[in-house]
Amino acid sequence: MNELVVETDGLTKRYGDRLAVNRVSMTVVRGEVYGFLGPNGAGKTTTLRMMLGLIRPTAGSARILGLPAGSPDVTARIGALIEGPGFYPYLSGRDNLRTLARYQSLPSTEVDRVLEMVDLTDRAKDAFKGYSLGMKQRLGVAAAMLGDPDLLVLDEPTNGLDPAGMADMRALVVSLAEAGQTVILSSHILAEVQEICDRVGVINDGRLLRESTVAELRGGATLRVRATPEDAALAAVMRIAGDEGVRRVGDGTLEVDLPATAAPEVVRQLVTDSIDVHEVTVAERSLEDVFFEMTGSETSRKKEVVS
Ligand SMILES: Nc1ncnc2c1ncn2[C@@H]1O[C@H](COP(=O)(O)OP(=O)(O)OP(=O)(O)O)[C@@H](O)[C@H]1O
Repeated sequence: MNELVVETDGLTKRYGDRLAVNRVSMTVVRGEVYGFLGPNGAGKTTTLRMMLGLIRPTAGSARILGLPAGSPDVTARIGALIEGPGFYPYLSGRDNLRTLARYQSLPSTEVDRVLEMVDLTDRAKDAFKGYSLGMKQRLGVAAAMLGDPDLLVLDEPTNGLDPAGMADMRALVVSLAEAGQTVILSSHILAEVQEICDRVGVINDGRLLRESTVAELRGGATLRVRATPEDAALAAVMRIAGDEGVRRVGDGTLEVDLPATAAPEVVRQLVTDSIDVHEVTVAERSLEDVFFEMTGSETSRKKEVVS
């Protein structure tokens, strides 16, 4: 059975006359990596802060593990990296974690476990201030993983990292997911979400526009057919895909709303009609295309949705 780790119902946060989060109802299932995707200012951090019980909703509710967000039993079962980790600069990575572990009455073996998990064991004796940004973020994830939480919340964990640091962070999230960890990861980077998330919630202007698997969001692939004469090819393909299912996209190519599995049938029809087939390819829509369609491309592009 799919156990709901997070369930929000009409979650809303108003700051003055600004609706930062507007009736967001979302679910996160145990064991999945949930991508919370949206441009800057969309309402991601505000939603996550309400889930963590750090701020109160204006309306609606969030339940974590079946309990109201913010209740002490729940807080202890969530690990979060939100708006950058705070550590003592002169203490080593290990001593920083030991301090946190002591607060939570956890044994030092737990510190070793999480250091190993984020691949920082070799550098654990070094002072935090000497760490690269990527290492600092990984230590933040290690801190969040102390006590083996049911839910790990990562708010823009790759923000500000160089490409190598980003790749390390993605690999870390994938390895945690493989170990069964439930993760919510917010991001404005589409490629990142596409690469590592099972399901995605798309948020813009405080509203959740869609919640679905990455595959569903991208929709079916389309076929691109280049055949001559084009008019005859258009008529032939329309007999399979319907009048609305075929478009001319210029340079003699037709775009057809059919999945890759329909390619042989399309080719057969064209050949039967004595049409010359030059090329049939499968074009998948990227998550990026879908996102721009949903959020209104130009305003989103200006907000630098894509990195
Ligand atoms: N404490 C606050 N007081 C007033 N307005 C706020 C506050 N926190 C957030 N907002 C506003 O609410 C909206 C959503 O902000 P939020 O930080 O949740 O977005 P975000 O999707 O996390 O963006 P980013 O990727 O930039 O962090 C923004 O318009 C922001 O200016």
